[in-house]
Amino acid sequence: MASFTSDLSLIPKPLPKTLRKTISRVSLSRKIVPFNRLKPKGLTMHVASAVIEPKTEETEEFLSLGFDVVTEAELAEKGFLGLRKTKLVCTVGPACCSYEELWKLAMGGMNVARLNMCHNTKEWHRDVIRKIKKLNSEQGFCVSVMIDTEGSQIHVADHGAPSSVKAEDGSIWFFTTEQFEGCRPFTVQASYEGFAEGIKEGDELVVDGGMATFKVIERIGNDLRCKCIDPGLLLPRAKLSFWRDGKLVDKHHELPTLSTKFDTDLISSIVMLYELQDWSDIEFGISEGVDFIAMSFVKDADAVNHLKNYLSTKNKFIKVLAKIESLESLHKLEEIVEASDGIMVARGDLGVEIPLEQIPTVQEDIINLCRQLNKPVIVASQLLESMIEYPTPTRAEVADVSEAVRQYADALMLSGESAVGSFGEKALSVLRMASSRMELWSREENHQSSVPQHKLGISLPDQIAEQICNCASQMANNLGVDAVFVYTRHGQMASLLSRNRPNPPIFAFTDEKSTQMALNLQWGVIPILVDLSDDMDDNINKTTDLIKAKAMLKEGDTVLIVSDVIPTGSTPTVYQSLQVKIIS
Ligand SMILES: Nc1ncnc2c1ncn2[C@@H]1O[C@H](COP(=O)(O)OP(=O)(O)O)[C@@H](O)[C@H]1O
Ligand SMILES: C=C(OP(=O)(O)O)C(=O)O
Ligand SMILES: [K+]
Ligand SMILES: [Mg+2]
Repeated sequence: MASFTSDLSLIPKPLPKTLRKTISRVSLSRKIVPFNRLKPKGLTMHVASAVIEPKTEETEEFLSLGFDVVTEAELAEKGFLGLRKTKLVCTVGPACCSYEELWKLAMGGMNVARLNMCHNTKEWHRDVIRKIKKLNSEQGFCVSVMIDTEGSQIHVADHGAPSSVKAEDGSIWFFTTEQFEGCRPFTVQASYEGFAEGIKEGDELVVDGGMATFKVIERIGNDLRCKCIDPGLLLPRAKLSFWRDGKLVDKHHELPTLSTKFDTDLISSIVMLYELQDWSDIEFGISEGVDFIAMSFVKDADAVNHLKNYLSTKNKFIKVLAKIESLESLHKLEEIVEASDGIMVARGDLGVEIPLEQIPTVQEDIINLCRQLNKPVIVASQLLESMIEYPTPTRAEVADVSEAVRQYADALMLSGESAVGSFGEKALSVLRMASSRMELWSREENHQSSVPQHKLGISLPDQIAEQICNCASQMANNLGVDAVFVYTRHGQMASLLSRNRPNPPIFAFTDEKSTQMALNLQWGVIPILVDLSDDMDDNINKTTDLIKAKAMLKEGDTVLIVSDVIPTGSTPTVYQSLQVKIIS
């Protein structure tokens, strides 16, 4: 049986009395260790009292080892097994875009910052990206950057008011494509010219997956006059879907995956080649050196392949994530997962396209498929929605977060909670605490998820790599090693290890910056940038000595070591290896 302790057990003692009080209830309170204190003496600090402190000699020293400050502090605090495995993504918005606010999120465990290109200007996004890069280079963080393309937001509607507006039963509303400033009573602006195309009298217009429902009573050109038949709230920028005879009217297939609204001269040549749009967002991502591009409303593998080909012609190592948020993408799920570098279960729009009660099973199916095919997967939208306004989550929200962790998603994402919410940092700490708790429970109860049966490798070296990682993960659990070290240029073996979700953390040593930033999204992987030589023994000795010198490894600790670095210039015969090292 797992021991039942209060959540306070996750917080190192002793705690100041005042702090104990504040976290006595559900203890989802945040805690922060000053980054330049490498071995905090069991004391944690509240964010409120944390200040940005200048770099010290100590920070310089571990920067050379490529360890990030947050992992280092967490390791000193909780030991190897206590390191959080589930990665955290935060959407950056007006509520968290200053240097100090971003610093707090980074301290709070943000692994990836997401910028939703649907909102705000390029200048605003550029400014945020630069601040994050500055935090990484000057303060020792390792936060990756993801941009999320606008996609075909055909059905966003806005009533113009800053907060929600109630639609009463029987009230008559006008949905128009006419652009106007401010708000007009009973009028909602649709963002897309052809939003009413193909829509007939009697169809149902559903707002935000069921917040409110209208019946179409008349179509006037591009506009619709509707009667509210299920009252509810209309939020600013709400999502619309149309239903006929109990089925979704699928309008996405009429639209390209990426919207064309910018930089026409740049686009025209590329569009002809790839039929892709949203190039302005993509060019922006390339020029700002982002680590991930999340593609909205992906319809099939072609869309992903187009973008990946384009990035490779430009020699850019940006990972392409496909967002699963339409019925069509569910129909082509396997080919999309295979083509992409990772997946986002975008439950916001998905919940508009499929009945809400199907979301939990669809989510689990997507996560399992991603593990089979070895692609990282993010669970996104409404994880802690009530925390946009309130300082504590609902029990149901904590249960939802825990369920995603139990399903072994690689990462959890905050949207409005961090972008516009009043309690972004607190929401992040809820994710952190809930995932640590569920990971501990899964481990203690031995809810080991079995090794994925699906064989990936085709070439012999790939098959060897896969088998080594499967065995290594099992060995790591059976022997109870303290950590797994993997030496990897492109991250392949690190992700094959992660796919097995082993108990100990996976330290991935790489000499490629892009590999380090990409591995930030993978379950249980701590990517570390180091110089790697062709001499593997030398690499192993050098890194273990450095970590030992920092008192992170001690005599008697066992480390399982996996390597896939191909010595340059030599013929690759057997280049993968597996060994267990007992630290002396
Ligand atoms: N860069 C930004 N600038 C302003 N507001 C933002 C930004 N990013 C996100 N938001 C706000 O946070 C909310 C939640 O974010 P997200 O889930 O990414 O977008 P959406 O609700 O459009 O799907 C958005 O509706 C928007 O109000
Ligand atoms: C993450 C999502 O996409 P966006 O926020 O861009 O609508 C979603 O729909 O859940
Ligand atoms: K988007
Ligand atoms: Mg969406």
